Amino acid sequence: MQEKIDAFMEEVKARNAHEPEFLQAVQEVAETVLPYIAQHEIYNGKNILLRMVEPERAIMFRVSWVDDNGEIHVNRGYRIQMNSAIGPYKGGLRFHPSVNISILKFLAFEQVFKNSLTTLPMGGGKGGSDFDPKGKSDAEIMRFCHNFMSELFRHIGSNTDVPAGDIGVGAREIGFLFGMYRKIRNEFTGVLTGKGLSWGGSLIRPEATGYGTVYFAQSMLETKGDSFEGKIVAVSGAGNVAQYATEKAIHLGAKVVTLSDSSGYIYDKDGIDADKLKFVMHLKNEKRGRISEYADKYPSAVFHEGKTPWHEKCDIALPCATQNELHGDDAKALIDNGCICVSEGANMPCTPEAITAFHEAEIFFAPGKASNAGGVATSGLEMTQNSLRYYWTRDEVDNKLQQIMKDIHEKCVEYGKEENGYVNYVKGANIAGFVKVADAMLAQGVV
Ligand SMILES: NC(=O)C1=CN([C@@H]2O[C@H](COP(=O)(O)OP(=O)(O)OC[C@H]3O[C@@H](n4cnc5c(N)ncnc54)[C@H](OP(=O)(O)O)[C@@H]3O)[C@@H](O)[C@H]2O)C=CC1
Ligand SMILES: O=C(O)CCC(=O)C(=O)O
Repeated sequence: MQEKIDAFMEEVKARNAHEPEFLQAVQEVAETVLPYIAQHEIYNGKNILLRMVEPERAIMFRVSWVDDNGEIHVNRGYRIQMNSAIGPYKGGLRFHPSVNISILKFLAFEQVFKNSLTTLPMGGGKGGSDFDPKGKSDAEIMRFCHNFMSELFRHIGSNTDVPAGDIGVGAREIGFLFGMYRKIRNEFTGVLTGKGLSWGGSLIRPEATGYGTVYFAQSMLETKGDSFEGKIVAVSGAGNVAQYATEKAIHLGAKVVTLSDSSGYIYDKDGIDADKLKFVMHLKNEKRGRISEYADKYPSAVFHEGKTPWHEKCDIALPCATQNELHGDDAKALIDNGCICVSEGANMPCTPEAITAFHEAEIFFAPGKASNAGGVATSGLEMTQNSLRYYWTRDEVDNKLQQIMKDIHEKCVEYGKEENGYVNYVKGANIAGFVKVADAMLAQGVV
C-alpha cells in the first residue's frame, strides 16, 4: 500500500511543486483514504482522489485600492473552487500577508471533507488575499473590500459559491463585501454568511466554530465518562475561534489559562473568567490591540513574547490560531505534562509529527476538519434561513449545532475505530468525508 501512496503523492507533487501546505493536507488524506479505496471495489480504478485534489476552478485577480494618504496599492485576490459535487462551493475568505495558492488550496481541500461531514449540502472552496488588515483604518478596509468584491462578484452566488469569514475577515469585512455585492448585482441574497443579524445573519454563527470545537472535545471526553468540569485548558489565538472556544470551555466549568496572537502568549494563573474574556473581545474586535495588553491589565497574567502556549501544563489543548502552530516537540511537552485531549479549532494547526505523537500516546486528538466544522455548519444553517426568509432562535440554532457536532463525532468513530478500541479521528474524518463526496462524483460521471 505504501508504494501506491508514494506513487500517488509523486504525481501530486509533480503538479503542485512549491505548495508545501497543500501537499501536507493531501498526504494526510492519501494515507488514510487510499487504503480504504483499495478495500472497496466501487471506488477502485476511478482515480477519484486524483480528481479531488485538482480544483474545479482557481481564480486569481488584481485588487487595487487607495490608502488614506492617496497612495495606490495592489494586492492579489483568489478564490479556489475545489469541489461542488454535493452542493455550492462554501468556505471562508482569509486576508493575511501570508496568503498564497498553497495555503488556499490546502484550506479549500480540507473544506471539501469538512463540509461533507456536516451532513449539509455544501461543496468546498476558499479564497482571500495577501492584503494585511493590521493597522489599516476602517475606511481603508472598506475600500479594499469593495474593490475585492468588484471582481469576486462575477464568480459567486447563492447557488454557486457562498464565501464567509476566516483569518482577518470578520463581521466588519463581511458587511463591506456584502454591501458591494448587493449594489453590483442589485439583489439581496444569502451570498455570504457571517452577516449581521439585521441583514440576514444567523444567531450563533459568530460563536459556532469555537463552541463546536469544545462540543466535539466534550463528545470525545464523554466516551470515557469524562468532561470539561475542573479541567485546565490551553487555548491559542485570540480571534473569533479562540474567543468562543474560551467562552464555552468556561461555561462547562473549565479554567482557561492561555490565549495568544502572533506576538506571543499570555498565561493567567487565576484563569480567564467571563469579565476578562469581555476585555479580550473588546481589545481584539474593537480596539484591535495586542494580547500583551492583557498582562498589562491583569497582574495574575504574564506575557511570553514570541512563544506559543504548548509548554504550559494543561489537561486540554485547543489550538485556535493558524496552520502548523503546534509542532512535534510541543506535542511531546503537552503529553509529558498530562494533556489528555487536543481539539483543533484552527485549520491544520498541528504538524504531522505532532499528530503522530498524539496517536502514539493514544490521547484524544480531533482534526480541524471534524472539530471546527461547527462554523461552516452554522453557515449552512444561515443559508437555510435565508432561503426560508426566516430566523431561528438562539436555542434552535445552538441545538442544531450540538446535534451536528455529535453526528460528526459518531461518523469519525464509525470509520476511525482501531482494533484495540482507540479512535483515530483523523482516519475517521477523512474516510467519512470522502465517502459522501466520492459517491456523488461516481453518480454524476466523469465531469
Ligand atoms: N472563523 C471561522 O468561522 C473559522 C475559522 N477557522 C480557522 O480558525 C483559525 C482562526 O481563525 P479566526 O479566529 O476566524 O481568525 P481571526 O482573524 O479572528 O484570529 C486569528 C488569530 O490567530 C492569530 N494568528 C494568525 N496568524 C498567525 C500566525 N502566523 N502566528 C501566530 N498567530 C497567528 C492571530 O493573531 P494576530 O492578530 O497577531 O495575527 C489571531 O489571534 C484559522 O485557522 C481559521 O482558518 C476554522 C473554521 C471556521
Ligand atoms: O462558514 C464558512 O463558510 C467558512 C468557514 C471556514 O472557512 C472554515 O470552516 O474553515
